[in-house]
Amino acid sequence: MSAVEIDGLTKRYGDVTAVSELSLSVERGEVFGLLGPNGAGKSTTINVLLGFLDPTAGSVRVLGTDVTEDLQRVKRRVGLLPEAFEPVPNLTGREHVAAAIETKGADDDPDALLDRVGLDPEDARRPADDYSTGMFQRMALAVALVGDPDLLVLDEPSSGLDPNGVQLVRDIVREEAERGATVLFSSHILDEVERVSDRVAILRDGELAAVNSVENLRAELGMGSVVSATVDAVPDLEAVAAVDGVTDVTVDGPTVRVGCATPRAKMPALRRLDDRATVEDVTVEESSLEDLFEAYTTDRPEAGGGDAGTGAGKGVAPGSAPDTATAGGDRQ
Ligand SMILES: Nc1ncnc2c1ncn2[C@@H]1O[C@H](COP(=O)(O)OP(=O)(O)OP(=O)(O)O)[C@@H](O)[C@H]1O
Repeated sequence: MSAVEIDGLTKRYGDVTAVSELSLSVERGEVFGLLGPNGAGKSTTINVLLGFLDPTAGSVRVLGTDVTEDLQRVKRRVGLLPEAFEPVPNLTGREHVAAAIETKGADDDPDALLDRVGLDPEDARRPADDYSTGMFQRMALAVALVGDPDLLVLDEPSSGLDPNGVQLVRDIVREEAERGATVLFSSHILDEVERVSDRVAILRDGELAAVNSVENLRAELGMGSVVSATVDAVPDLEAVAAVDGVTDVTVDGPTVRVGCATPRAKMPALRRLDDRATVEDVTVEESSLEDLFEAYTTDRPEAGGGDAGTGAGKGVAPGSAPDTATAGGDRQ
């Protein structure tokens, strides 16, 4: 059984269609990233999942339960870090966490939870309405962790956090997944998503643009990697360019850059180069998730990909290989 099953979900606010015919499932134990630019529909999707909004059409099941049928059952088993957490006036951080423990009927130690999210004990005893954004976010994360939820839903968990806080979120996501929880989170911090997610869904204008592992999405777009090799003398490069999966070969001084659409192309290309010249140094640059994200969320002729190495997006990572020469070894 999936942890989250979204089937044909549409959500409209008056004339605005925030989510359109979205179908998606998140497996149990998965760390799943919901990605998309502002207004793509991430928060709306999360809010429908947790029963804060009714779907206009379609259905949503969370941990096997239809949220429109038994919301309380869902809420008991889900931990949520919402996009906007409203503090209760004058309540301290510790009291917020204690209240969540009581509401859920859990037996957590509030101080242990606050310690886990790195909220200073003195701050925990101050009213939460005086907190900085980062302190507040840590407290909200502690609230989400109450009761060891089966599903942890984190809406932009790193917003307002300093680099230590971002690392903390990453560690907590990993720890929760190791405990067996499913983690669904939305983020703009693409690097964060890439490091912790098993799979990601990319939303664009309320529609699902892609869902896959980051690695497979890269392969789908032909946004593989660039192997840069420094050689003693640049040879004829036609044989390197002919390797299956090599998208282009460029030369910059003593450096030969080979764009590879698939991981499997890297070694054969390098071997062919090494057969023809002495390779003195090698680096490999993977295309960043930024490139990937941009490819799926801005207009391009064939959004959605296709076979590796075909269609729009074919080529090496933007900006990583200057177009100084083409296969054949011409120097400029
Ligand atoms: N209460 C509302 N009333 C009307 N339109 C809304 C409402 N909430 C969201 N929208 C619209 O629905 C669309 C999706 O918004 P949503 O907040 O779900 O996107 P998001 O991907 O979470 O964006 P962000 O990253 O900026 O939080 C946007 O066009 C937004 O303006």
